Amino acid sequence: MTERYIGLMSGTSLDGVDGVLVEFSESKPRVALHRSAPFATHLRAELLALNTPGGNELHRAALAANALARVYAQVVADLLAGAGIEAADVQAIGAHGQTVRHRPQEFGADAQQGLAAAGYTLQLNNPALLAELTGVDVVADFRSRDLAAGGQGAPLVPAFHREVFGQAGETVAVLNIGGIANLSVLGADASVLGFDCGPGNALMDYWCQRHTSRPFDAGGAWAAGGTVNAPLLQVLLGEPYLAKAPPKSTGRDLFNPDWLTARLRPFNALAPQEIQATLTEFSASACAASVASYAKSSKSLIVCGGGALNTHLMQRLQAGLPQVAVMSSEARGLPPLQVEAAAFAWLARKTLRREAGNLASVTGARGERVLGAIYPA
Ligand SMILES: Nc1ncnc2c1ncn2[C@@H]1O[C@H](COP(=O)(O)OP(=O)(O)OP(=O)(O)O)[C@@H](O)[C@H]1O
Ligand SMILES: CC(=O)N[C@H]1[C@@H]2OC[C@@H](O2)[C@@H](O)[C@@H]1O[C@H](C)C(=O)O
Repeated sequence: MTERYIGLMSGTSLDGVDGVLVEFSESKPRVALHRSAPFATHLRAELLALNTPGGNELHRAALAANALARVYAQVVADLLAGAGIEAADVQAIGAHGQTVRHRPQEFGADAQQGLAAAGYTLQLNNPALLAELTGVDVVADFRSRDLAAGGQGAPLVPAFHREVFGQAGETVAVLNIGGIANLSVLGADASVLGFDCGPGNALMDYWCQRHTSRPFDAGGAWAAGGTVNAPLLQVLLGEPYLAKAPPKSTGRDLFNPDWLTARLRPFNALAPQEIQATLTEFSASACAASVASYAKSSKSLIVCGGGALNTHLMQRLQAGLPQVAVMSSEARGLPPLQVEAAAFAWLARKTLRREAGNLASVTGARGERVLGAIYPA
């Protein structure tokens, strides 16, 4: 029997929601339909603002979560209508929520020292409202259990990458370039390594919006017309996070406008376009360095996330990895903007089946755990 799940992902780029309807039968999961919805300008601005401490946060976060659940419900309605099916035809929705804080690093040995030392990860969401609006069971809060077991709570997609992109007897590297970039190394022996490499599009998007009023640099065309500034690139690549050994994960908590502004201070004579070129090179170099260090025997690099649509970024990645065939996940049957959403459909199914969703080898958790919380319709 074919089972259907819906996966909803709104990631650190804060561009909106990607939703997919995924069919599970005997073979690999198959995406039957993809729908997306951008965030209204005020919701995007509020979600972005909630990434940094500010006034009346609890109230604002609750309202933003309600608004987010309504966008999620609209995407679910679009998927059901597009597929010509009913809520009852879908087993569950996996709704990631919107990460507004990710601070796993204080967790662990220091946790005994008091509240301030305990790590956490926070995804805004209102799964109860989503269940109410859609009439479908919702699985949410995927990351907390891994964190509770001593893990980073991220990245979670490497297990799904193994399911859809893994090749017996061959090492395969998969790179997601969203707001933040994360790498999965799928070993020839089915072992999996994975971690966040550093910034993906987040800094590039910020700079592009600020100087061109466009939310992202389409195709990387603006960056491609600029010159990379080598001294600034060195400063950016000097960020200690990049040299840390996995398990590791990061977010806008580190790679944000304040981080960039502090590093740009000595470079105020540079033209905005040179800085965009350098930020693009920074993302490409940080990702290429991760592949070179941790996926040495991989002959191919499958790229997903919106960054795969940035032609210039893809060319710079390829230039940094001459021995590796860099390709979009589209070439392996799954378009780049569908991969993460499909992963959360897959993870929701794991939860309903009481199967572990995390990989301790990736997150550093004490063991594999059933992730998420179920909100029955
Ligand atoms: N045509 C394009 N050219 C260049 N960049 C693009 C294009 N389309 C999308 N992007 C980039 O991809 C981003 C969206 O990517 P995606 O949806 O994978 O991120 P996300 O899921 O929000 O992030 P994360 O994976 O960190 O959670 C946009 O913000 C933009 O930077
Ligand atoms: C805390 C959080 O939301 N992390 C995201 C973010 O976006 C990319 C990278 O940082 C990755 O670690 C993760 O997302 C994907 C879906 C993951 O968990 O694998």
